Amino acid sequence: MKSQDELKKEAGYRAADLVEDGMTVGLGTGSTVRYLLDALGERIKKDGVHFIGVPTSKRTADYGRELGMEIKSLDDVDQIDITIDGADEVDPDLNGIKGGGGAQTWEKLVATNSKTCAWIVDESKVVDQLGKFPLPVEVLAYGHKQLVKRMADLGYRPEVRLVDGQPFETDEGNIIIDLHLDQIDDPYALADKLSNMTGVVEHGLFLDMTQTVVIGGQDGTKLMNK
Ligand SMILES: O=C(CO)[C@H](O)[C@H](O)COP(=O)(O)O
Repeated sequence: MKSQDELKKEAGYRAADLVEDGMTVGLGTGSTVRYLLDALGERIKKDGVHFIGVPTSKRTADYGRELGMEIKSLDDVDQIDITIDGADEVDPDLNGIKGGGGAQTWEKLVATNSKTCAWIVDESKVVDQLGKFPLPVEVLAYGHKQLVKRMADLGYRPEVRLVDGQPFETDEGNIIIDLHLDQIDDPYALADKLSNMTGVVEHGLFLDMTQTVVIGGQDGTKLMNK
């Protein structure tokens, strides 16, 4: 039986084939994406493939540069051909939860400016209904305690994400509130509600944003297409 990490690696390496010479590529964030970056780094060295990488976090930018990639900010490119990113949960409609690594704001910005998107996941992330994975919401630090109270009143079971006892800080200097919802019956209604809450920067519901999911599984790597 392969480990979750091996399945992530297989998905990441398979998705590297989606990148063609000359493309501008949105580069996601997380442990699965790290394997994608490794695979792309190998293609750069072995085949001389050249592409422009648009990172969704400082971590990805740093690692991409280390591997010899040309890295540009979203503001310095005209368009992105494909974005490849990880996900925390994916449902049968290819809607998903992202932000386990706290990078969902840049991830959504890069994704919405891409011609096409692909997610790379191991099979444990494929679910019938979204919501078991706590939904990450990036919020401004100022006033976040009031926001936590409002979210609690709405029954969202919010929890400020901590690292070593201190609030986790995003690349934009914001805070993440994880919502322990267990199940999300209407992701579109919830997305609207969260987007309209003052203080919310971006939530981790990614709806109608990806066309392909590359799934690393025990029986091999499979593709789900919209
Ligand atoms: O959304 C993300 C980061 O904000 C990641 O893509 C998501 O959390 C999956 O991460 P991993 O590949 O490490 O399981």
